[in-house]
Order: sequence, then C-alpha cells, then structure tokens
Amino acid sequence: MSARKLKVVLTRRLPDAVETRMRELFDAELNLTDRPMSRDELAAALQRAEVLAPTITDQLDAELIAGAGDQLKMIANFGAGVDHIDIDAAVGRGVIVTNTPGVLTEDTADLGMSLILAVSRRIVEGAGVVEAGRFEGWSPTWMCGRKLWGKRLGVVGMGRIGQALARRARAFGMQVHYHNRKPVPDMIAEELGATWWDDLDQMLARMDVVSLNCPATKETHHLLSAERLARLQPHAILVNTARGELIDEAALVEALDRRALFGVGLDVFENEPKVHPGLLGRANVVLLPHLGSATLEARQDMGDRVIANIMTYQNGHRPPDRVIPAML
Ligand SMILES: NC(=O)C1=CN([C@@H]2O[C@H](COP(=O)(O)OP(=O)(O)OC[C@H]3O[C@@H](n4cnc5c(N)ncnc54)[C@H](O)[C@@H]3O)[C@@H](O)[C@H]2O)C=CC1
Ligand SMILES: O=C(O)C(=O)CO
Repeated sequence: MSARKLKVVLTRRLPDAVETRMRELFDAELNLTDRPMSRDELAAALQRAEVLAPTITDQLDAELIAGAGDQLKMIANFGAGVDHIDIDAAVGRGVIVTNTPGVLTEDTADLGMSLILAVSRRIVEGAGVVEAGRFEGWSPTWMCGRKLWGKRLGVVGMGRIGQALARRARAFGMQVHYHNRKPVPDMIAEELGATWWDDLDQMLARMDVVSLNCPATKETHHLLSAERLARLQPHAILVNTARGELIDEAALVEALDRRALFGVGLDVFENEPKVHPGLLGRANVVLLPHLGSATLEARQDMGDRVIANIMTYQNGHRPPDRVIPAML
C-alpha cells in the first residue's frame, strides 16, 4: 500500500498522546470541542473519512452507513462493544470494523468485582451514613450485608471480562458458574473451577450473585426479562457492567419494589445516559456512570489499539481486531 496517509476522523477527544500519534501517522481530524457529533455531523464525517474512529456513544446505524461516501474504508471503534454499529451494513459495503478488546478487560472486571462488593457489603450506603453524621456506633445487628465467601457467582457471557471477573471472584472464595453460547475450553474451566449451565433459567434460579458480561445483540436484548428476573433468589445480587439493553429496566424496578432481590449494581443503563427514575434513591442499588474502562491506562491502551488497527490496514494487512458478523 502507498505511503499516503489515511484521512482519519475522530468523533471525540482521545488521550493527548493518542491524538499526537494519530496526527503523526495519519491525516487526522480531531474533534477538539469534544462535543458528541450530531447525526448530521456523523453523516458528514462519513462523507470525508477514509477511517472513522468513533466511540461507543456514536450511533452508526444502517441508514447512516448506507449514506457514507465510497472513500470510507474502515470504522475503527474506540471501545470493545460494537452494538452501536450496524456491522452487517458496514461489512456489506466492504467497510472494515475494528474494536479494542482485551486492553480494558482487567479494569472492567475490577469494576464488576467492586460492584459485587459494594452491593453485598452495603459499602455506598454505609459511607453515606458516616458522611451524613448518622453513625451512632457499632451494633451486632445493624447494616449487615451478605457474605461472599463460599457463594455462587453466575457469569452470563464467559468471554474476556467474564473470565477476568471469575478469577477475582475465586480469590474472594466464590464458586464460579457460567452461561455462555458454548463451554469455555477445559483448561480455562479447570483454572476457574467453573461449571457451565446450558440453561440460563436454571442457572439464574440457583445463583447468589449474577454478573452480565455478554455483548448487546438482537439475541441478548432484555435477556433479563421480567420472567427471568423473577427466577432470581430473593437474596441474589445482580450486577451489569456489559450493556443496559441486557436488562428490562422497568421490570427490574418492579422486582426491586417487590424486594425480589437483595441488591443491584449497574455500570450501564438501558437508555444511557438516562437512568430509570425508579432505580434512584434506593439503598440497595449502586449506580455508576459507565466507568468500566475508565482508567488512564486503559484509555491510553484503547487508543493505541485503535492506532494499531488503522496502521495495520494502512500497511496493507488485516487489522488484528477486525469484527465480523459471525463473531457476534
Ligand atoms: N462497562 C464498560 O465500560 C465496558 C463494557 N463492556 C461490555 O462488555 C462486553 C463483553 O466484553 P468482552 O468480555 O471483552 O467480550 P467477549 O467477546 O470476550 O465476551 C463476550 C462473551 O459473551 C458470550 N455471548 C454472546 N452472546 C451470548 C448469549 N446470547 N448468551 C450467553 N453468552 C453470550 C460470547 O460467547 C463471549 O464468550 C462488551 O461487548 C461490552 O458491551 C466492555 C468493556 C467496558
Ligand atoms: O469499550 C466498551 O465497550 C465500553 O463500554 C467502554 O469502554
């Protein structure tokens, strides 16, 4: 391939070092305002970019992709999840889509474990009591949460992050169970002492903690429907660091109203950044603003990964993180 630099359009600010490197390597157009692009702005960017480098909040649906100019060759996503991109539409037009898996795995798993700990041990609620000056002294029966040691964790989606979470949970003495499209290789199952459940409904009914770690796809939309939420045990904890669309949020609020769960920890929401009002103000619900990959290190690594994908393409090779419809 020629030494000509590719025209790369970034939809948001990225870490400084990533932007600097992008400018060195490519004909990079930065979004210095950091204001998310409107649909019209995205459509216009798709008319001039050879490579669009969007983030997970840019909705690139079939209509937008169909309207892209012929110069568009690649969508190099800053983020692991690609549910905001119509992959079929892109691939159908010969546009390569890449993402940034792996480099945010440990950080997102840390956050998942933090949510499990925060909900089970009532950490946010307890901190609020002290902060409000309402701590009146230790009591044998006050503010008791749930023990994790020896309890069952059910991971839904035993991929990179699911496995990294399972490793952490093992260190906390939990027994690992999982539901995945297919069982993980024996070596990994053995390392994690993990039990595979073909039937999600059956697994949900037996877990003490359930963590969602699969991508948002047509198949996983409202995977935790009202019916499935009703299968959870009343002492169960539900944590979601994957995508909000996996849970029917209105049904979750009803389940919380019925005290059908011990507690919930969410990093992602169905209509992000909107949060269902019924989730707010509850002592047993911990809500975070989509912080899974929010470490300086992960964000730098994600940027490096975007650059590696574009560079590989610019050099005439197959980008390492190419997303193909069959993977989803
Ligand atoms: N909160 C945050 O900031 C972050 C959230 N994420 C989300 O986490 C998701 C998972 O990321 P990775 O672990 O890196 O992906 P991955 O591709 O390594 O793992 C996903 C797993 O889910 C499984 N899966 C897919 N469909 C399923 C279904 N219908 N039922 C059961 N299992 C199913 C796959 O077989 C795979 O094992 C991403 O797609 C993204 O949406 C990723 C990074 C950060
Ligand atoms: O990468 C992703 O999919 C996220 O949700 C944020 O890093």
